[in-house]
Amino acid sequence: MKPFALYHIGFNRQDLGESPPRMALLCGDPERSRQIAEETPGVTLLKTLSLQRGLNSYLVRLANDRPLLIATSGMGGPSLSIVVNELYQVGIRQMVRVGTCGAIADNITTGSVVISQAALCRQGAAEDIAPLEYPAAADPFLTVALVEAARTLDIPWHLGITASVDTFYEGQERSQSSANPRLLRRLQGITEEYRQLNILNYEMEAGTLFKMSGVYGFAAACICAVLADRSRSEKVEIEKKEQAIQGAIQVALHMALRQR
Ligand SMILES: O=P(O)(O)O[C@H]1O[C@H](CO)[C@@H](O)[C@H]1O
Ligand SMILES: O=c1cc[nH]c(=O)[nH]1
Repeated sequence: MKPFALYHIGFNRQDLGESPPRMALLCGDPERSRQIAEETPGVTLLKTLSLQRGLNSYLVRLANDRPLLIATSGMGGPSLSIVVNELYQVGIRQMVRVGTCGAIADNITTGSVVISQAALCRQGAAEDIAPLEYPAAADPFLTVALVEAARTLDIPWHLGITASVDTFYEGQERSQSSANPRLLRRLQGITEEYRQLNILNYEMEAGTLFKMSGVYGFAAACICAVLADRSRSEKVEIEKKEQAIQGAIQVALHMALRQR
């Protein structure tokens, strides 16, 4: 490991150069981070910063010559909280999650994107950061910028409240596709309850990210590609994955290009 690198992310402020980025795109999946950095037209890879622990991070340049950090949060609030803490320490002040999700609202189909204005935060890690009742809200400016980018690119989008939970199976009321078909009573029917509360989608990081942004004082936003349609099935539609993720990536990059 390089000297003085932040322990988990594996790089430090100096590694970001003389004109360091203020914004990071944050993916749960390291392969998505690599794909953005190495295979996306308009993105020039300047440096692979670290591949430590699968928390792949890359310094890139956009077509307007602005630097951007592409980083990996890992899955769930605990991993994300470590990465976000260390990204803040190296000077990142805008963090945009580019993730995947399952649709709860019955008008949302796979292949579209959901932009989160806030999160219902049912996440244990977030309780170490702020009280339960602390708001998990996205930055309004970045959020509107994501919506404008989706509109411009004509990618089907939805804006609303996201449910951020700690587990993919039990917490998202999966029983048929889970090793454990017996759900706790409090989780039986939770998806329909959320639907009635006008919650759009399930994912596993935004709530913790948003609470951290409020407490630390940085701007956060979240866009997720919809891979599962929970009104119809528990399954992730693998055949839609690439196209849906490409949509979310393109929207996030379009937004990043237009930041002042
Ligand atoms: O695709 P990513 O960004 O990892 O996001 C979603 O996918 C994972 C579960 O499959 C969780 O991390 C969830 O939030
Ligand atoms: O259904 C899904 C799909 C992706 N990510 C989630 O957390 N849930």
